[in-house]
Amino acid sequence: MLNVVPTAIEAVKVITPKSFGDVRGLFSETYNQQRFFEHGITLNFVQDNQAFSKETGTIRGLHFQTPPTAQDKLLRVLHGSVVDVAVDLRRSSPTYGKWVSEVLSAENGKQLLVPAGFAHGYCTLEPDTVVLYKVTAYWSPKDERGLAWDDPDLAIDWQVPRDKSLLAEKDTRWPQLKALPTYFD
Ligand SMILES: Cc1cn([C@H]2C[C@H](O)[C@@H](COP(=O)(O)OP(=O)(O)O[C@H]3O[C@@H](C)C(=O)[C@@H](O)[C@H]3O)O2)c(=O)[nH]c1=O
Repeated sequence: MLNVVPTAIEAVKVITPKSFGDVRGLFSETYNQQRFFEHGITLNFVQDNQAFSKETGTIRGLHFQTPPTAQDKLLRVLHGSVVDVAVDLRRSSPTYGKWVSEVLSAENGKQLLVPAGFAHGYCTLEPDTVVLYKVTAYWSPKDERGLAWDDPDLAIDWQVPRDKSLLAEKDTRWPQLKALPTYFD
């Protein structure tokens, strides 16, 4: 009913709920707390966020909230597609500073679980893309931080040409990883 596959960074998981098709179309349980618990994902989601991006190449990120409001995020796409990226910021992790990515689309129904301790961002691969995600802590503007999307030490492949990318002004000013304080042990 629920397919859970770890990425190259174990804590980041690709989750695919079973989809039932019939003459009308499709049905799937996009979140079922009991099934997630059966897979050891015992998170308490408290807020859902939805973001619509008009243009292909819209990059949002890389974002995170610091403790005590650090957020686990469970992302999926309702329309269009994105490349979704998680960067490990856990200092004692063997994969500190490494990133993983996964293409999430309305069609593939994949979800990405990005735990607290990671910076998160995505780039739209189609116009009119809608991303929906659950988070385990409420929005806390004072705890919001970011990491430079174009940090050369990360060299994230956003899958769209750099000159086609569209960012909010605030996302052009985040520090690079080497200048980032330690927020997560
Ligand atoms: C994140 C957030 C924003 N807002 C408001 C603030 C602002 O006026 C408007 C847009 O906010 P932002 O520019 O921060 O939206 P956005 O850049 O899409 O922020 C999101 O990016 C992705 C990559 C994440 O991982 C999320 O955690 C979140 O940081 O929505 C809320 O009301 N609640 C929230 O939880």
